[in-house]
Amino acid sequence: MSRPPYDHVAFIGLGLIASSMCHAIRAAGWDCTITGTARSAETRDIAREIGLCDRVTDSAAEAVEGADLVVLCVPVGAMGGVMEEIAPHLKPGATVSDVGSVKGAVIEAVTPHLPDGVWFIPAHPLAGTEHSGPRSGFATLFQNRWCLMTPIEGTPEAEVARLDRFWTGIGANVDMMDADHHDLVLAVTSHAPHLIAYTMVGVADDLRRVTASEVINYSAAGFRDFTRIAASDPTMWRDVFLNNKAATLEILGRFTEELFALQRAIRTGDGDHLFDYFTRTRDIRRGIIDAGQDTDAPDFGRVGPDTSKAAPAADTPPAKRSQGG
Ligand SMILES: NC(=O)C1=CN([C@@H]2O[C@H](COP(=O)(O)OP(=O)(O)OC[C@H]3O[C@@H](n4cnc5c(N)ncnc54)[C@H](O)[C@@H]3O)[C@@H](O)[C@H]2O)C=CC1
Ligand SMILES: O=C(O)C(=O)Cc1ccc(O)cc1
Repeated sequence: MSRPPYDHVAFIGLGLIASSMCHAIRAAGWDCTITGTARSAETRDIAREIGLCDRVTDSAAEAVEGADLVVLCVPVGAMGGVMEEIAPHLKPGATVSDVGSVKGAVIEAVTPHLPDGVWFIPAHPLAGTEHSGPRSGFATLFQNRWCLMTPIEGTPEAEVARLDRFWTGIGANVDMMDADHHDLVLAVTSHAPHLIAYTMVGVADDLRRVTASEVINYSAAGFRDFTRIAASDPTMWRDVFLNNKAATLEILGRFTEELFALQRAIRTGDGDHLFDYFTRTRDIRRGIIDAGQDTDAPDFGRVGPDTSKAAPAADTPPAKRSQGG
């Protein structure tokens, strides 16, 4: 059994990300204590029933007692309130981290409550699914995925390196980034695309001349992907948009300008515009494949550790389900 970066890890919120981290810690073979809590009694009961943690507590205060690493795994709008609640109960020298999809607003909400001698090191694993709840996690979720850390000035390098070791140990590739830049990058690569998916599924639903069964039966791959994404947790995504307003609105502004230009090209029959645009976008996709960054594509060499042998049945994503909260 290898030595864990932290002897005691506590999770606040026991949904997809926290439950995947619990499974991944176990799969890493670390001898460390895991405690956890969730807001709803139903989630805590499920977590106890499936043995997610060594101990599931009824309060956040109890969960963090004695923990070396506390990971906030709640929607981004709830991070500040949770930090305020746990602050008096944190062990001196502990690290608090989070997994939120937005970094700037989370840092702003959390740091005012940070006690002296406790470090807050924000992190964001770029890995997930449309499922949520304590049953939805799986050990391999972070394999070969990036985890972006956005450390705050003044945090000891050794503590940042320790959290880096934690994420690397559960399969992720770690990169460091400034929080504002993270939020802009994610607005482009994740937040705006999710909003577009939500919109497209809403448009299909509104269109009375196309029936729901036609949409279901004749969905080509693009729309199917949109429906998968649009099935993501509404609370989580409401909070993402409300907490990454500026960057998301900037990207959506640019998106609508380009969309109008494409709309005009279709109306005026400007085939060259369409062809040139689609050629440019195809090159971007090829660049992603060449860099080995599309983990779903069959034809590339992946970055990071080889995980091809590491997937016993219990570690693979569970079938479609969503529960708890
Ligand atoms: N789902 C995804 O694909 C990804 C999510 N994230 C981030 O991870 C965090 C957690 O997301 P998931 O695990 O997917 O969510 P989830 O919905 O599966 O679990 C959320 C947990 O937070 C608890 N919770 C909700 N509101 C709360 C509140 N006000 N106070 C205390 N606890 C509360 C729920 O009881 C539940 O245990 C979010 O901040 C999200 O932005 C990051 C990467 C991917
Ligand atoms: O399921 C998908 O397609 C995702 O995009 C998962 C995801 C959702 C939110 C994040 O902050 C990171 C990853």
